[in-house]
Amino acid sequence: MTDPPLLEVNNLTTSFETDAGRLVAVDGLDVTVERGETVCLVGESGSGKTVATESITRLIDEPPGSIEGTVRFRGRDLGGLSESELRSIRGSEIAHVFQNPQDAMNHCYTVGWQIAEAIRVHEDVSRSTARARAVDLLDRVGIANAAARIDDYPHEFSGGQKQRAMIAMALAVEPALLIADEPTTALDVTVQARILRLLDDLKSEYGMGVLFITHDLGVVSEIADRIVVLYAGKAMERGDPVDIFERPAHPYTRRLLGCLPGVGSEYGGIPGSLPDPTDPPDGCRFAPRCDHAVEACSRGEQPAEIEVDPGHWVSCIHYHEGYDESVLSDEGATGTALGGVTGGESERGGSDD
Ligand SMILES: Nc1ncnc2c1ncn2[C@@H]1O[C@H](COP(=O)(O)OP(=O)(O)OP(=O)(O)O)[C@@H](O)[C@H]1O
Ligand code: NI
Repeated sequence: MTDPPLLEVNNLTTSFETDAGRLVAVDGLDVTVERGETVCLVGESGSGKTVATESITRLIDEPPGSIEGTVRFRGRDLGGLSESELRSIRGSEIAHVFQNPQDAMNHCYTVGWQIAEAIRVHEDVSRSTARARAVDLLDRVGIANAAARIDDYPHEFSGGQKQRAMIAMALAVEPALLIADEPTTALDVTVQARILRLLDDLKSEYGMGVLFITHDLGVVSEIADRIVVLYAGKAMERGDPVDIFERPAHPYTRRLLGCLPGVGSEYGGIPGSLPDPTDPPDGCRFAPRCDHAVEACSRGEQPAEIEVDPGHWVSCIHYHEGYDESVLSDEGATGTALGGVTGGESERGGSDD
């Protein structure tokens, strides 16, 4: 019998009761993460990435939030677990690096004590073993002179060092799944590269799975085994990096990539803004901002996802029967450094008139 996926999220829908009405932050999301796999969630600010990841281990307060759909971890339905069962999974089997990690450390205890405690809560090891592992981890996330820094308090760490200490703490328990929400934002590129390498090592060392959120598409192209493109709470496209960067199918993905002067940049700058999440448009969520929208795009539900290549899925009406995907195919990914599927005749240089 094959093992169930590490993480299997089906039809995840998370909403909030707000003064302006029901706000649907994540709407029918499917995501799977296998052992040893990195899945990246990308999408503009407000598209629901943080809410989606915080819904997985039910970190959203209910009420005002409400989480529907199923989340299976190693085949086990997390929705059916009590708060104490969830708490024992969080921070041991599933570790979470939060988008705003500054607040997540307790300033009354030393950094080393907190990391060692995280280890000892989940594993029966001696104080000295836990401490040695904490030193080793701080070293691996690039804290210089880790053996001495371990007895510092969080306020003695810079913002970037705290961020790295949080990553060390998350990894200390050797989680089967790491959920990392913008974990390397604000770190300098060398430090970031070191952490990405560490995550990669842990994937191969013991098969850690990673669900990773970042605005940096350069990072995505480096670390992702698979990518899910979110827009206004809906998955617009999913595939591997070649699918997404070299033959992006959804107009939204193309816009996201086309905004890039080159890989390594952040996306942003698509004209218009996300729809009001308390009153989303009919049809495709992206239709109001889409250059290719036809009247049918603004009717009914978000188009069903269609598999355009094996494992490459897109939610766009133009790929459905009766519509014309050729309106999309002439664009390619010409705006990106990873592009190169334009396939047209190249112009010969040195033309002289
Ligand atoms: N507790 C909450 N109550 C009401 N609305 C919320 C709550 N948390 C998030 N939202 C709304 O849900 C939507 C998705 O937010 P989310 O933080 O998941 O976006 P994101 O993709 O992580 O953005 P960013 O890239 O800026 O981190 C937004 O419209 C946000 O305002
Ligand atoms: Ni976020």
